[in-house]
Amino acid sequence: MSTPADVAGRGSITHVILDMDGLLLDTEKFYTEVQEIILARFNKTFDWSLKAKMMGRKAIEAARIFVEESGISDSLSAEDFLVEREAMLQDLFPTSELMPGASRLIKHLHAKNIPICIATGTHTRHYELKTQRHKELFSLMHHVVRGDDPEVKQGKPAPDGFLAAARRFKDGPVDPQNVLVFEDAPSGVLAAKNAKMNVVMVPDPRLDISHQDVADQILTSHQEGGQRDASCGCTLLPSFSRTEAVERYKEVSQSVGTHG
Ligand SMILES: O=P(O)(O)OC[C@H](O)CO
Ligand SMILES: [Mg+2]
Repeated sequence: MSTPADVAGRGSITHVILDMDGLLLDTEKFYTEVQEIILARFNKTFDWSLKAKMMGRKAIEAARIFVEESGISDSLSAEDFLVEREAMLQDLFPTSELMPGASRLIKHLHAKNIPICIATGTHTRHYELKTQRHKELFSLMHHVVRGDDPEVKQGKPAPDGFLAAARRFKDGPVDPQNVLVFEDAPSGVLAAKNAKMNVVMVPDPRLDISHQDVADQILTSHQEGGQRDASCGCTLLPSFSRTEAVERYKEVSQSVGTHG
């Protein structure tokens, strides 16, 4: 079993739940790319304030936000947006690559016998496409809770996915206070807090800093010495940062309670 961190007044972190898109897999860029293309048709631009509202959510929930907030709902329904988006995403998802540090994080947790699982808003058919090149690594998960799971009545920021994930561990249900969640999306961080879990946010640096208020701990490229990737122009976390974060999970948990 795990090597729990003793945390005064909070119990111990014994289990870890990982988000997938934008945390383990570099797939958020696909959604961004496709949504930019669709909005360009309406002479509009897709910005990170809209991205922040959509990411992490179930597809139909994100789609409603997209057409309404961008002011195109009279011309394009949420359902038609999903159909149009799907055709492009189907080609992109099989090329999904791991986020920097994701492999080390997963292997580190597995080697330490810390039970790990995924709670993602992604539906099963997309999950299969995104992970098809990474089956060995993803096989280290104890279980995976996807957005179309019958127990996930509401997507993030509702706690359904994280609570279902905590129930399905071998020794489950695991007390939320003993769970550490890793998330990249504002809605996902809120979902973890709504589930009364501890959460480390690994935000894309293009997200507004106001989204960092809710998490118990932030890992940013600034704090962790991130580097600029010339090929995609985005800031990447160095490979050590997530592993180091897990090794510090006692410290992370101790910060819980200071953030309400
Ligand atoms: O970030 P995830 O893994 O919950 O996935 C959510 C959507 O599929 C993409 O925003
Ligand atoms: Mg995510």
